[in-house]
Amino acid sequence: MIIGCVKEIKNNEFRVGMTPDNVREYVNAGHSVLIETNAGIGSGFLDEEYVEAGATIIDSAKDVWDQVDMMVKVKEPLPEEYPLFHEGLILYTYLHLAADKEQMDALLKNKIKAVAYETLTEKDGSLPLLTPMSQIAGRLSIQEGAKYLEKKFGGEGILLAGVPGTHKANVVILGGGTVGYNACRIAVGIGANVTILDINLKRLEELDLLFGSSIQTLYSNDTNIEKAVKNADLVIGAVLIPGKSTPKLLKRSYLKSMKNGAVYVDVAIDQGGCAESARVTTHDDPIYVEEGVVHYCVGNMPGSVPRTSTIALTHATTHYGLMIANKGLEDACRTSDVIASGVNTYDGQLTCKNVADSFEGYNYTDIKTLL
Ligand SMILES: NC(=O)C1=CN([C@@H]2O[C@H](COP(=O)(O)OP(=O)(O)OC[C@H]3O[C@@H](n4cnc5c(N)ncnc54)[C@H](O)[C@@H]3O)[C@@H](O)[C@H]2O)C=CC1
Ligand SMILES: CC(=O)C(=O)O
Repeated sequence: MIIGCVKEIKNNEFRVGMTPDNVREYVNAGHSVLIETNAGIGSGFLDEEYVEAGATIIDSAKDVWDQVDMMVKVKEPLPEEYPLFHEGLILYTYLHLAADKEQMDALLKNKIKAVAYETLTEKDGSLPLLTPMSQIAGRLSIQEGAKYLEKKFGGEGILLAGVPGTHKANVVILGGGTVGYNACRIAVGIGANVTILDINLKRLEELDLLFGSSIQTLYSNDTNIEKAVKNADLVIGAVLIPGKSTPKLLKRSYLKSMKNGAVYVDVAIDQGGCAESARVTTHDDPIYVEEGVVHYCVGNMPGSVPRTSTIALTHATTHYGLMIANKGLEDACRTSDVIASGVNTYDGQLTCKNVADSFEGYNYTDIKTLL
């Protein structure tokens, strides 16, 4: 198979879909790899390293898109990339279609075989291609939250840890999965008061065992959320229903009762966000203020620490990417439900149920019936 990787074009996105080490693995398995010149530079990988690993460097992104059977990326293709699609292309990347109808329509129209990192599900229910970036975004969420609590950004002007004789900050985390757990670790480590809410009682039990009396766990319902955010200095949105639009747990009316200068970091913005007031922001212009609450809603948070992120992401993606490349997508889906769970669009059909359920007028087709 001819496999390609282009430079990411999203705002401040410095990750890259393949490292030179990954190239070596694909080449050793008998594949050809084309890399757009300087694709890896933002993550500290030079063209010469890719060549040494066996890749061919190509000057223009268009030439890579035109020639490859499978494109390995990080972020979803942007509208300026849609004209570069060709029928039957395997696109292996984050897609987050429930929050991006325009992209979904482009993938369907161009009959792209789109495999979404965020829905590929292992037998135990884990999301191996989302987990590494959720670990990073969870940890970053506290770092970013701490920064925007500073007065000059419109924040309350408080330090998360406090100092002797002052109050520690109250951090409230909606969703106790990978993002929530990692945010919790950093917030507890800093010394903040942490409350974490989830609907999964088993998960709350695990968090209770892990963190003991240093956190408060709460069942996630409207009453508990409204009460918890009222006293919060920093709220983290970390809820996910895989493939679906995020439920809007933080109602606009709750903002009015929150502290002036509290910060809300909506990590789940890539699936639409957990607040009624959330709208996508960029690393260039990351915050806005509504009802006195500073909102940070960047959809590609790990892009700000690209070296760590690229290495962590591609450790996971290369394993499944090789399964697709070695067998072909069709055979890989026939023999692995894990690969099949990642396919969101195939031959003009929507093959992820939760994505189809997020839109009116779109039908779900089981990928297995199309192979
Ligand atoms: N903005 C960014 O740069 C990044 C965003 N993300 C996003 O962060 C979100 C969370 O990802 P993960 O933590 O990996 O997901 P996860 O599946 O590990 O955790 C989600 C948690 O939400 C809980 N949940 C579901 N409904 C809930 C409700 N009504 N109330 C409270 N909790 C509820 C689930 O029980 C689960 O524990 C996803 O949308 C993911 O795509 C991840 C990485 C980077
Ligand atoms: C998960 C995701 O969307 C990201 O890492 O950018």
